[in-house]
Amino acid sequence: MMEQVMDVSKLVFTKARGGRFRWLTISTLMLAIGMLLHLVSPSVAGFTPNWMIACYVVAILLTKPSYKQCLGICMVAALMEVFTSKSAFPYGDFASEFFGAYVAGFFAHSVPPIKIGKFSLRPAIAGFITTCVSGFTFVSILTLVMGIPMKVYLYGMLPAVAMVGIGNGIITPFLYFPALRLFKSMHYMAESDVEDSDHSGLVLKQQQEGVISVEHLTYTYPFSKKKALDNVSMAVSKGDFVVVTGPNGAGKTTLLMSMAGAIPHYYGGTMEGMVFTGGKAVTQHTIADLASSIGVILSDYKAQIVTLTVGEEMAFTLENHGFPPDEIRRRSKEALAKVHLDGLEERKVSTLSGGQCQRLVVAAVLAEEPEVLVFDEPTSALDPEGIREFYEMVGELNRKEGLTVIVAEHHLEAALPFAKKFILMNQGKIISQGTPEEVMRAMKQNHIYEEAIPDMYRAQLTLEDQGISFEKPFLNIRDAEQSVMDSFEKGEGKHA
Ligand SMILES: Nc1ncnc2c1ncn2[C@@H]1O[C@H](COP(=O)(O)OP(=O)(O)OP(=O)(O)O)[C@@H](O)[C@H]1O
Repeated sequence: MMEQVMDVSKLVFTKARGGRFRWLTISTLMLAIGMLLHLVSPSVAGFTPNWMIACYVVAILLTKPSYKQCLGICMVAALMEVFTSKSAFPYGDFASEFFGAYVAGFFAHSVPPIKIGKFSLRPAIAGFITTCVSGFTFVSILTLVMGIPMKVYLYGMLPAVAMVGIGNGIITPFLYFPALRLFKSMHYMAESDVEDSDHSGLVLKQQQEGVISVEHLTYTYPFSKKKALDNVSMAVSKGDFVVVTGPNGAGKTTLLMSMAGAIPHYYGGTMEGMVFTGGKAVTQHTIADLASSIGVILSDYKAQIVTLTVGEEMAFTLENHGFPPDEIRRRSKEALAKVHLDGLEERKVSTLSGGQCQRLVVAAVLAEEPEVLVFDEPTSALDPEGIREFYEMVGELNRKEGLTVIVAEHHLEAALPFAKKFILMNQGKIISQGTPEEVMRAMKQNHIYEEAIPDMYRAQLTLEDQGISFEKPFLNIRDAEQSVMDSFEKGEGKHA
């Protein structure tokens, strides 16, 4: 039965950073260290610790990979052992490390860190037991294959396995704690022993209407003490055109990334509250799942291009989703037409202008048919003409295709004719949200990011300070001209 959670504002989700390939990086490093130690290690009283086992135990305890991944790590360890083994039957390592993988995985997943003060005994115990199980398997197979007498097995080999086990029980913590410190300092590890959260068993109910609903979201990046978002709540309705603005470091990108699930899944960190995208709680879905509802175009959009030609770029993601060729052709054609790049399938990406590259990325995202398009500072690398063209294209997608658009933007003037809603952020908080006019007034009143208010509207606010009011806000040049003309016709403007 699923557990019901009514109040998502109290919900906490923690995740170590960049999770997906951390286990691979750390285990590769640990196995390399294990191999070096194995080659140079002297034996003590005839016994050599098994460095490879100690090192894979450390890697598995540190990264908690799935059991399948544990097996992968241990099979690589076994292969390395086979190449360097002096044993009469080195292939026994594949069998012994098979069991070793599951024992180490069991310690990582199911055995709590048994602590004496701040010191965890788990590495020592895991090192000892994994080595004993692996060693027992190895010598048993060796005995069977080589026909070794039972006496030798019982009184020679098994005690030797126990001795190596004890040795590994001693060396494993000596490898584990420095490795933990090292990988923490490289930001590969979470700061504490806090497990990655799992929300799969919860029923999470969206409290606000909207295709995106951010509910009491507080978020801290890994290894940061400062909240990047602080109790942020907002909702985006279908068909909205929302512009998120605010000074550098206000939290705009962080907010956008939380809508796409990159926070918490890619960045890790600690998240309180919840974000619902297309009705899905982001902590319960992968970034790939959420991509069917939301498409993200990064500020460094060129980094999103992975192929050489326009046609290949369009097909790339669709092929990965397993769409048949006909469907890929249909979606590509439609999406390219929407961004006015139709007929350019054969063009090399390197021959496209900056603006065209951006359109290509938008088309590739559109081909996945999301409901929401998110742009992080899309105009930062464009010239004024490029900025105008960009907003005309996005305005058309919003108006004609009914796409919901969310843009993090510093250039408010260009976005103003299209935006239905503005959101002002500062220091991780939403300071004001509403119509562009309401928000720009709040910017002036609170002296937050005043310099971003378009000159035209700033002129209106200055004139209002002088006691002159206007019928229509100066949101575009035509309205401004009309308002001024009306004021002249009525005298020198309406005095407040
Ligand atoms: N990967 C990260 N790790 C730690 N802190 C981060 C990370 N990315 C951003 N921050 C911090 O989070 C806060 C919000 O940053 P964010 O990039 O969301 O702001 P922004 O409003 O998009 O700024 P800009 O307009 O400069 O892009 C800042 O204090 C920033 O230093």
